[in-house]
Amino acid sequence: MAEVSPLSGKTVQELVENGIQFPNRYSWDDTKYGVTDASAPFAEIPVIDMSNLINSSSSSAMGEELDKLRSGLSSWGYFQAINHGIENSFLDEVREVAGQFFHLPMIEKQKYARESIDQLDGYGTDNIFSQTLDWNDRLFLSVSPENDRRLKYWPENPQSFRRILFEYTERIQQIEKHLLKCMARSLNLEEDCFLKQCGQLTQMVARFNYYPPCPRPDRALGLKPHADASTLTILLLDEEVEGLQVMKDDQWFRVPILPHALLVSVGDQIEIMSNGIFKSPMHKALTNPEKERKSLAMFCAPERGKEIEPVGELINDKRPRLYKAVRDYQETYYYQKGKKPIDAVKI
Ligand SMILES: O=C(O)CCC(=O)C(=O)O
Ligand SMILES: [Fe+2]
Repeated sequence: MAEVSPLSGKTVQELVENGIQFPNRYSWDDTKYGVTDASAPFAEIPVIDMSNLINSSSSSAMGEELDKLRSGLSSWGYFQAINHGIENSFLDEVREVAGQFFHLPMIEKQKYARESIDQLDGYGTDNIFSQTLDWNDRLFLSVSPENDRRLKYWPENPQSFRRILFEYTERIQQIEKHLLKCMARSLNLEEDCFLKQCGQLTQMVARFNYYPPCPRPDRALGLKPHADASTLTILLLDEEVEGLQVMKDDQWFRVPILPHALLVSVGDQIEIMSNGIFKSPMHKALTNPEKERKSLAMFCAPERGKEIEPVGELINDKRPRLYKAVRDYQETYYYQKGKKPIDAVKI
């Protein structure tokens, strides 16, 4: 039998627009992923005022904020950043162009379609060979380093899309650098220790997620449970529609919406560098029966080829070294047979 191109499946949006009956390949038949728990309790994720981390006008305010940061990242693996320096109006513009892109006619969006399974960039959906599919379409764009940008996948419609993504990338990179320093300081480490491991030409990928309304939110997941392979992920959530859930102590919690906050999460590579003190959380996205939902994840990663490993000062008799040294983690390690990628680098 001729092989079907893995990229030829319909997007979720097309299924919805064509009124197709809910396909089985999106259905989780068991409840192991807790598909139906839209009423899970709220996660008490700390809210960090980044202005207290920038101006050292009051060192006690800074100390308190760093304590909150450390405790948030070592328990939930998440925090909400407010006063992060990006204007609300600019965040609204980012959300606006993302929404405009996903609302273009399919033929227009297909101009930016992902072309091969070997590369991530472009507009697309889950391929038809994976087991149960995610109720999600996305636009993946490598944004950094500049040489990695494949502009042919960057929408020119809406017209301001590229300009806004260039600027958003720069702003997020500044926040990333600053946060990596603060995270090191919160552990009483030299502030550049994570940054040095990440190198100069750090990588960043933007993933615009679009979750159309779903007729079976009790059966489908927008994104199946996973931990991010990044160093940090900086998320701009939908300002109205909830859906993200995070796992803590084997229980799922809903992530509340703070409209102009950035949700920052630990990825596997910071878990490795912090020798397991900061936790890369399992998370998943639910679907909604009536409303579409959008989010934008900016995944940060070290320079290509750069080796990372647990920081020496965080290894001692009480806390032995937990992870091997790795390079290009996000390209090398995948979920395999239900095993988390980070398990493959545990000692
Ligand atoms: O849509 C969300 O809230 C989560 C997105 C996410 O986890 C991802 O893109 O890896
Ligand atoms: Fe994620």
